[in-house]
Amino acid sequence: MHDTGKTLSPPPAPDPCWAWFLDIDGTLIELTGEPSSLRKPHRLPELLEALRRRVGGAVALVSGRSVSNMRALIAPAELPLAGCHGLERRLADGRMLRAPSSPLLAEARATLRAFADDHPGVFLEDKECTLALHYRQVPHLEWACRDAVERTVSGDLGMLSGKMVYEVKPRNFSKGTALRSFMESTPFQGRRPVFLGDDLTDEDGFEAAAALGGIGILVGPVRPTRAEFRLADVPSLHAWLAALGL
Ligand SMILES: O=P(O)(O)OC[C@H]1O[C@H](O[C@H]2O[C@H](CO)[C@@H](O)[C@H](O)[C@H]2O)[C@H](O)[C@@H](O)[C@@H]1O
Ligand SMILES: [Mg+2]
Repeated sequence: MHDTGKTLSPPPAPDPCWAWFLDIDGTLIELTGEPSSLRKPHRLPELLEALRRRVGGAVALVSGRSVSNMRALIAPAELPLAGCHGLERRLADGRMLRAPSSPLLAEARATLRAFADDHPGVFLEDKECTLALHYRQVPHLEWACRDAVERTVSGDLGMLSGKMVYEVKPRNFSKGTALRSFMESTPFQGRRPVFLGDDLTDEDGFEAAAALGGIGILVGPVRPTRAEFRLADVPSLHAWLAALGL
C-alpha cells in the first residue's frame, strides 16, 4: 500500500495490447448529486465503442452499478460488464452470470428502507443483489448511515465504504474477483491487465491486476492505495486515453 505522502507516477502510455478494466463513476464520468443517474455523459458510448475496437474487444467496465444500469448508461455501445461490485457479469458473448443473492439481504433492505424513510435526504439505492445507502445530500448524517449499515451486516454480508455512500454486499465477490474471472477467457486471457478506478472499492481491482502482472491506475487525489500510477482526475484520464487515437 502506498502511503499518503508518496507521489504516484503518471502511467505509461496506454497500450492497445493490455486487458482493460475501467470503473465508471469518478473515473470515466464525473460524480454528480444523483446516485446512478441515467443522465448520459456526452459521447461516452462513442468513446467506449472506439476503445473496444482499438483494443480488440479486451475492455470491460467494472462498477458498483448494476449491469442493467450500466447497459442503459452506455447504450448503444455493448461491452463486457461487471456490476454490483462483481456479483453480476455480462460476458463478451452477451451471457449473464449472477451470483446467488444472500438470504440476509431482504432483512437488510427492510431495515435500511425504514432508516432512509426516517432520514430525509438519505437515499437507499436497491440494486437487487446489493444495497447502497447514499448521504451525499445530507453529509452530516454520514456516521448515522455508517452505523445503520454496520448493524445490518452479518453472516456472508459485508460493508463497503464509497464516495458519500455505504454499501451492503455479499463478501465473496469484489471488483478483484470480476477482473480475475474475465482474465480466464478470451479476449482478455494472455494479456496484461490494467485496472483504472477512483474509489476505495477499486482497491481489490488494483490488487488483482498487480497479482496477475498488471498495473493499477488511481484516478483522483493521492491517498493510500495499491495502485502504482495515478491520473489527477476524470479529464486527465480522457486526455491520457486520447493517445490511443480514439
Ligand atoms: O464503481 P463505480 O462505477 O464508481 O460506482 C460506484 C457507485 O456509483 C454511484 O454512486 C456514486 O456516484 C453517484 C453519481 O455520481 C453519486 O451521487 C454518489 O455519491 C456516488 O457514491 C452509484 O449510485 C452506486 O450504485 C455505485 O456503487
Ligand atoms: Mg468509481
